[in-house]
Amino acid sequence: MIAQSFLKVPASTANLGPGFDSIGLALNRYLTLEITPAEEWCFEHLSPLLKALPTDQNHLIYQIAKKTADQYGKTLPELKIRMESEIPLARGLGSSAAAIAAGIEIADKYCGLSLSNKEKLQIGTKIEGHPDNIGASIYGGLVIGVLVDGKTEIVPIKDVDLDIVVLIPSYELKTEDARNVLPDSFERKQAVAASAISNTLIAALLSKQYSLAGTMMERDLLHEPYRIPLIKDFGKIRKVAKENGAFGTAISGAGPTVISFTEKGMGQRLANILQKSFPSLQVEFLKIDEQGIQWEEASSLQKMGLSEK
Ligand SMILES: Nc1ncnc2c1ncn2[C@@H]1O[C@H](COP(=O)(O)OP(=O)(O)OP(=O)(O)O)[C@@H](O)[C@H]1O
Ligand SMILES: N[C@@H](CCO)C(=O)O
Repeated sequence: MIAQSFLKVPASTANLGPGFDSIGLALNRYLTLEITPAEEWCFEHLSPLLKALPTDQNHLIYQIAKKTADQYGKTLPELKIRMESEIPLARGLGSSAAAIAAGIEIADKYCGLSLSNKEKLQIGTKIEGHPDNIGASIYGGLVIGVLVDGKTEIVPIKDVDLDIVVLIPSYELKTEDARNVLPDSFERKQAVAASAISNTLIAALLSKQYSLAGTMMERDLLHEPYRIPLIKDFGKIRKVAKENGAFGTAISGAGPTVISFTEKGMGQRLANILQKSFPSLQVEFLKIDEQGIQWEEASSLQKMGLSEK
């Protein structure tokens, strides 16, 4: 039996505007877990933002770990999980995908499954319904992917040179609620334009034409037009960000967090300006996480915010 272990999972932002359900980017805010063999499954939440979560087998992480173990005909051992998180729940920063990635990873390690990243992604994408957040949490960096005919494909990209600023409101917006406002179908003209905009966004990101990428980021036709009314001050934030050097601003995932991309080295400046302009929002300067989900050494416990008991 594996003794104690430590797991660190990055947050993520999805869509980047027009890459609906397809593009994800890992961010340097983390869910961290201390996992110890125990008499029975239980969870201890160290961060106030996790306090409302269940502490027993109703916990999402247990359910995903169990489902993954069952899928491979293995018995999941009893574990105690102490957890801390910098990823606010239901804000569009991939908290559920990080938890799902953690559940799959725990089953992989403690049931000796030896799954590849592609296999973990396939399991996670089937649960999430799209590979954007889960792909970013597993691989790190930028990911572009698709779930089609039950199969997930993903392309991880590592060299995106951008600073990121997020504006996090105090209210939650459940992904399910933000998906319920979307239309069931689109006219051909709109679908063709949306696809062209998304293709151009990707080409611009890959060729480091960040100004063009920012312009495309603000032209989504698939979800933002329907979700913007759910997000207070979205138009004002986009305008102030643009006036102060942002390449582009979009809804992060399903919202309500708003995300701006700016030139490397300019993130803190933009964050300071946006914080002054929107004092009711929590404005943070973030960077891209390039590692994805990682098992950590015990010596990094303090760094992870977990301390031994
Ligand atoms: N660390 C966690 N442990 C257990 N459950 C979690 C954890 N993080 C999130 N969840 C569950 O996921 C829910 C939030 O999922 P939801 O998809 O609505 O938002 P999100 O993943 O934060 O946002 P988005 O998918 O737009 O990035 C929480 O209300 C909670 O039930
Ligand atoms: N692509 C997803 C991300 C949130 O899970 C959405 O926008 O609904």
